[in-house]
Amino acid sequence: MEVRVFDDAVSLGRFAAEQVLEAIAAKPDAVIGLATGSSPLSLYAAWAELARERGTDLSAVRGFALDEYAGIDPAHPESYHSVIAHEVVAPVGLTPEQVFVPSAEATEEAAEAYEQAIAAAGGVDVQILGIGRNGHLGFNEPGSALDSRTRRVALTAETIEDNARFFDSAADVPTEAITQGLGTIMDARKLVILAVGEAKAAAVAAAIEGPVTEAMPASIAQRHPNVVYVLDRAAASLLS
Ligand SMILES: O=P(O)(O)OC[C@H]1O[C@](O)(CO)[C@@H](O)[C@@H]1O
Repeated sequence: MEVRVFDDAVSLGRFAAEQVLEAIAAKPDAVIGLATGSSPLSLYAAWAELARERGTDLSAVRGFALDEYAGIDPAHPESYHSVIAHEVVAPVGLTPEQVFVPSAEATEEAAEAYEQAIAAAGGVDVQILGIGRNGHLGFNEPGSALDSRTRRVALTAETIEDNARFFDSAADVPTEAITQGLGTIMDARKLVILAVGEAKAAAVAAAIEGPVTEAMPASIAQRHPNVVYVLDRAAASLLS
């Protein structure tokens, strides 16, 4: 496992974006796993800028989002369908057809179809991940099976509270989601895990230095052969 610590969001984002661009340079039809939330925003900004500067051809790239709220209208501005469209597809310069997001219907059939779509694309080459304050990856909350696959899940009170900032109130945050499982995430060839800010420091330290346990979902990444943590100083502050 590699752990890189940066002083500012711009250098952090550029380093993380280079992981994605390297994969695309090696394989123009690379499959990139896309996370939502605040953590990867500097990566997406740098990806857009560097690809433009270098004239990188992104036309064959495919993207798969990690998760979506269950029951949300995909047209809702805070659905991950909308967030991926506004924060990734448009700025990076992909087309909507290149990017897949799990169905908000969150049925067993939708979950199975999503697993099949990832497999049919050849699997994920680089999976971008944020980490929740409680150590979640995607919406795999503490207690998720370490070999779980794409499925419908309940969100914890902590995650609902954290994501309330995107909605009018905590009561408006959907209480369930569909998420790639930890097993699905672990199938990616490379994991790039971003964390920014002091609020993530405890989860980062436990995930990197603690035991591999369902109580800390991100700890499963210790078993991945190709993982890089991309942190700012605050998120890295509790690492020994
Ligand atoms: O980056 P944030 O906004 O702190 O969120 C952490 C993680 O939680 C999620 O929002 C839940 O899916 C992820 O998308 C994100 O990577």
